[in-house]
Amino acid sequence: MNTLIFPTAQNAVEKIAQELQLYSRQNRAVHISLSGGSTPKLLFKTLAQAPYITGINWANLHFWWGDDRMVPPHDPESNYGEVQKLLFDHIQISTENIHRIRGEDDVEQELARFSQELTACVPNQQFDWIILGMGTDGHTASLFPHQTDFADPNLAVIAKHPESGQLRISKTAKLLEQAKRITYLVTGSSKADILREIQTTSAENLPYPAAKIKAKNGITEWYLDKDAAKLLD
Ligand SMILES: O=C1O[C@H](COP(=O)(O)O)[C@@H](O)[C@H](O)[C@H]1O
Repeated sequence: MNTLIFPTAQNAVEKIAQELQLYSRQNRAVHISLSGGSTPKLLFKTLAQAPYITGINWANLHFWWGDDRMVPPHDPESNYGEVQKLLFDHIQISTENIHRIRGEDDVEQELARFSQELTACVPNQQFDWIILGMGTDGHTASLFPHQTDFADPNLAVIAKHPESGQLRISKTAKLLEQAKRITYLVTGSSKADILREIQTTSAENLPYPAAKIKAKNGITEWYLDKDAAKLLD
């Protein structure tokens, strides 16, 4: 497990923000996939402030999501809606650079539309950088334990939250694993037990998508704060 442990969650997101700034200075379109849930909100707030708000060349960054819930953008459950509120509303960025999952639309139609957009816009369907989170149940994006097809050849899939039944669209494991780089951003002591399990047990003996999904030909790393990492060797 390739971990980088930061004293605080703020330190971890600052590192991601600095790296986004470096990516944005490459003279090309860079495809970035954001995670949802509660953990990355601190990142979005940080990016909307100095020095990143002006230091990042937003025109070069293309933003996508690992998953989103089938709810409209104003719903607090919308992963896109949170980024819009915390970041996009505060920066100058073209709508062409924002590749959201349209949670307000019919799920089957949106799956087809989103898959087409991935094919058309991302060279070789290979993301430059995919930032993922992990739930306490070991899910990542909306790929949940015991219901993920790791061999699904599609780019995106319809998923159902195992408890609430909420419909979502998620990138597939195969698409995630094609990335040049995957960074799991995991913070807080509620994730400490599962991180220990992932560190001490081989991924094939675990049901957790977050343990299994790795960049096949790239870098996979875990950015943790010290609360999340407190049980690691
Ligand atoms: O459901 C989700 O949760 C995971 C982790 O969320 P967190 O609230 O524990 O940070 C996230 O990676 C995923 O994108 C999201 O849909």
